[in-house]
Amino acid sequence: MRASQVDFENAKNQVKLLKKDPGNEVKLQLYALYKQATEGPCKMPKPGVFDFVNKAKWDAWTGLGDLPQETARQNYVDLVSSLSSPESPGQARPGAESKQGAYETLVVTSEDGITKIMLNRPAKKNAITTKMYQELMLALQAAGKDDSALTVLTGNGDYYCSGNDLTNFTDIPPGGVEQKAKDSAVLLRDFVSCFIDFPKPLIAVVNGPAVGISVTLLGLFDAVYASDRATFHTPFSHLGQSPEGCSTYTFPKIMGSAKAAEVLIFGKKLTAGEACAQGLVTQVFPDSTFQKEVWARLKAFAKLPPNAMRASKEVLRRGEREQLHAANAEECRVLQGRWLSDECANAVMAFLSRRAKL
Ligand SMILES: CCCC/C=C\CC(=O)SCCNC(=O)CCNC(=O)[C@H](O)C(C)(C)COP(=O)(O)OP(=O)(O)OC[C@H]1O[C@@H](n2cnc3c(N)ncnc32)[C@H](O)[C@@H]1OP(=O)(O)O
Repeated sequence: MRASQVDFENAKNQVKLLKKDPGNEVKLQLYALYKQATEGPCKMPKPGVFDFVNKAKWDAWTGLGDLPQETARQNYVDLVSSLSSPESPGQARPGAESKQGAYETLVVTSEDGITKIMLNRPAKKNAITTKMYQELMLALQAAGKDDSALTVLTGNGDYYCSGNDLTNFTDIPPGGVEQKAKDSAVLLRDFVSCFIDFPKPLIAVVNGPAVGISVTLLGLFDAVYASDRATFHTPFSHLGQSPEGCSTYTFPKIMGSAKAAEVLIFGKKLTAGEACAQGLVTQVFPDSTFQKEVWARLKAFAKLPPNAMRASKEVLRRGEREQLHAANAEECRVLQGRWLSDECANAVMAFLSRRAKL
């Protein structure tokens, strides 16, 4: 899954041939990835606040941070490939099959026996909106049934994922905040269930920092490969919230209860090396060779007999599935109450009014 210069040039030409306007958000991502791939990180001065177009372009480009040029090139090729519709097969990169067209927040591609689901809101550090939760559930359901041997989750840009999008809390339905908390608990429970029940090997390619739910879910993956730039942070208490993603079950099992408490109650941020030493991460790679080394390994895994891998996963996970669903239900019940607390409301308001960051 490494794009050559020729793939990149082809993708550049395919963009000009797209039959359907992909919309402004996607065009900004294409612009940002192209600039990052060809010039590296953005060094341009920030445009004035009323220079809307150039400010939007600058935001998209700087949102990619220090993303390596090679990764930007790959992501550009993947994004163009994902925009190809079945009616215009000539637009697709040879060998890379787009699984979507319909996703707004993800890029999903299949190649070499691997379905790659990439979170695609780099300017927002891949924070998970309600739409993205829904699209991830659809993408996982499809990947569980497709003919690929492995499924990979990764992020576009300099972050793997910054967790739940905190603006989700501002969209209050007519039923008020109680209804919002109830709906969110149902959504979260369904979302986490998709990971508990995922039938084939699921691998996280953690390309940069991970926050909140994107960290807790890692306990449900079969392998976690991380760049040495990645960090792992679950600031639930800081946010007036409590753990989810089955981490109350998986983290004590993985790292022991004392280490799990430091991470889940006190919000200790782990480096990639620490997360690996504690068993949350399978292996850490230098950022400069991360993509190359990880994808070479995944391609080799994908050649193993797929039914044997599914059967091995099933037998490994079967014994704990019931406990995982119970932990998920209990975590969602507790969180529903937390979301209605003043502690949570104050923390979210502080972030939204730009008074607080992690
Ligand atoms: C169904 C509900 C389930 C609930 C389950 C999950 C719980 C969790 O996941 S808790 C974790 C929630 N996440 C956070 O608290 C992270 C908040 N973000 C930050 O602290 C910082 O943005 C971060 C440290 C991640 C990055 O800092 P910087 O490198 O300085 O970048 P910026 O802050 O300038 O971010 C760029 C851009 O992205 C927006 N952003 C980043 N993260 C989030 C987020 N989680 N929610 C919403 N928006 C986010 C940030 O606001 C910036 O936007 P603009 O200002 O418009 O450029």
